[in-house]
Amino acid sequence: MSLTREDVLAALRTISDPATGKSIIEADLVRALTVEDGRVRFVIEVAAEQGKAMEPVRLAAVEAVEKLAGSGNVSALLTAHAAPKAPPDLKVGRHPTPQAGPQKVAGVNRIIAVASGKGGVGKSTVSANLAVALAAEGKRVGLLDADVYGPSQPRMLGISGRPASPDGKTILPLRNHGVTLMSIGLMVKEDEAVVWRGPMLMGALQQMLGQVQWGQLDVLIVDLPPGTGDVQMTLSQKAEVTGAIVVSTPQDIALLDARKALNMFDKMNVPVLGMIENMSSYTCPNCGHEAHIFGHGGAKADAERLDLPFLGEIPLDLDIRLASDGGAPITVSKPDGPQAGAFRTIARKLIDGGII
Ligand SMILES: Nc1ncnc2c1ncn2[C@@H]1O[C@H](COP(=O)(O)OP(=O)(O)OP(=O)(O)O)[C@@H](O)[C@H]1O
Repeated sequence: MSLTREDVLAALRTISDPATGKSIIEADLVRALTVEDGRVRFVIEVAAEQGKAMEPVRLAAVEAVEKLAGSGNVSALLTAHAAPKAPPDLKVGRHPTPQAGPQKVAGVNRIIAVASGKGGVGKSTVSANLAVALAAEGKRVGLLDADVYGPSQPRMLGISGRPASPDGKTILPLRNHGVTLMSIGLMVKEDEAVVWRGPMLMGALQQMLGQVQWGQLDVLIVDLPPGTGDVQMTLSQKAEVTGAIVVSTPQDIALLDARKALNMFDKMNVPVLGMIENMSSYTCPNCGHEAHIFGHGGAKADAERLDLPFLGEIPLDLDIRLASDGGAPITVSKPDGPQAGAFRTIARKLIDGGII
């Protein structure tokens, strides 16, 4: 069984922070945890005045994780921040504030929304891998996880911990694998956003667009919740969206819902940049036979019929799922493999087509 992020977190929960008596996970000291090909890396962030005194904690953390990962497979750095961090006192999920029409997000050249008509078709997997693939092509990429009902990007990109807000107004995003990330999942407890109603969701999205210090970005990819709801509407009302990419699996039912998403963007005057077919084919790892478990080619046929670009196909592949679960998308963990190649081809298509 390969080592998972959860295994590592469980091991780190056994190590306590002397300052608070809590585990170093609960005390929110562990940053940038990645689990990649059995190797584990993370950072322990401590206040400057603790400095060297935390070295025994670092050693204990390495030792605990090495019991799972093996000796020499764990690297942990101690970083000290200069001043004690002001706790972010942002109230995420407030009601939206009035705003005159869609606005540009400071420093962000383009916003591309990744959407799906139906849940579970791999929209978040595609967003994460596309973000990494574009970063590998030299683009400055941000990823906004607006999937308020099931924010999964922190897990997929191997990012944990709460973003800082030194002034209580702006939010500093986190970064891993060359991608700058902000997610509602980093700001609220896991089950909290799920019970929010429309206006609070809209307020949270507005805050993530307006208060996050994205820096200079060539593109901000927005991972939308599935379906055609409030968040999609809010995004197009609050921000100038360059266009949308619709992800679908090849089943008829998923394609039917994908068409609803296409209609929604049409109504909102957001151009659809293209469609991606995920879980398109399955190649048996034993005999190499290619099967089409959910059918094949439906998204391409739909795109042709609707005169939309077809951006590419992603295979159904266990490694793609395992990589995302481990916090290092396949484009990071196996960048030269055929699965990553499928994402890279789409990234290049977007760049060559002048979209990004
Ligand atoms: N091409 C693929 N091959 C194998 N597994 C995949 C693939 N794409 C996605 N998955 C897996 O399918 C599950 C759902 O994917 P993901 O969370 O990306 O979907 P989603 O459309 O964003 O779902 P949600 O409804 O939560 O928004 C995840 O476990 C993911 O790892």
